[in-house]
Amino acid sequence: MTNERRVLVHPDKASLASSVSARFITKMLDILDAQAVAHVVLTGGSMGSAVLDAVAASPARTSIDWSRVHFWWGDERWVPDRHEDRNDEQARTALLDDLDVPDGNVHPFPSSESGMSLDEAADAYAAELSQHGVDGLEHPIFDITFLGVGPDGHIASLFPHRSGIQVTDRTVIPVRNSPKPPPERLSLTRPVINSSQRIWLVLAGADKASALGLALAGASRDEVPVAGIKGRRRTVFFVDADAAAEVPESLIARDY
Ligand SMILES: O=C1O[C@H](COP(=O)(O)O)[C@@H](O)[C@H](O)[C@H]1O
Repeated sequence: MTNERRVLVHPDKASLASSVSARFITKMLDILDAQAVAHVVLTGGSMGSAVLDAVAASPARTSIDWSRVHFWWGDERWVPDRHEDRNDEQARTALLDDLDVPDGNVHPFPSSESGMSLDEAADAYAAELSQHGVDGLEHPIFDITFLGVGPDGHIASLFPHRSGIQVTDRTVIPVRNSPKPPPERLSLTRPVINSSQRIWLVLAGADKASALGLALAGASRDEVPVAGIKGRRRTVFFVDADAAAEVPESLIARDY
């Protein structure tokens, strides 16, 4: 199989979430058969949470030794700890609170209550990534990175026509004046995301169709940031039929 981007279409949001959840559990079993520890990047947003809800609902989740899994986030909103808008809070509520994961394996971004400035918080997360760096990299090699995609084509907190998507000399950036609230955020940068073994983008709804169509038609990453995303081994867009409306038929594989 090549490392070309693939689009896997599901009929609706519910089947999309349960299919991605089943694939995630199966892939984690394979990964943990082959290596001692796995690193996974989680995302916030509607489908990110829906997938984690589906993992939590699956009896098969108990077959995974979660103590060997590290969880990171692709971005975070600069709001207080446990705020419902925090991506880590959404993941804890949906899944992590139910799993036997050591606290040291969960790597949330600092919050606005951390006592740090936004810049200091970006540096602190970069330092935490660096502690788990391998192969001379300042960060782990992520085994699976989940990303949502905004209607404007943003991924993590890398937005269209903003400098963040072009940053290559840092692993983490502070984001100010985000076009989507809240205005202050923290984000992994594109090279860190693209160093992931597998990038799984999960998106649903007609409001995502244009961004997905443009990204696959060769739009620039400045215009549509998701266009600049490609993992080392696999890049899969898991989508529902509505989000796939503008994807060329030749690129589509249907999961039904
Ligand atoms: O703000 C964000 O939005 C995106 C997508 O959210 P969605 O609700 O439109 O699916 C998300 O992937 C990102 O992590 C988040 O911070």
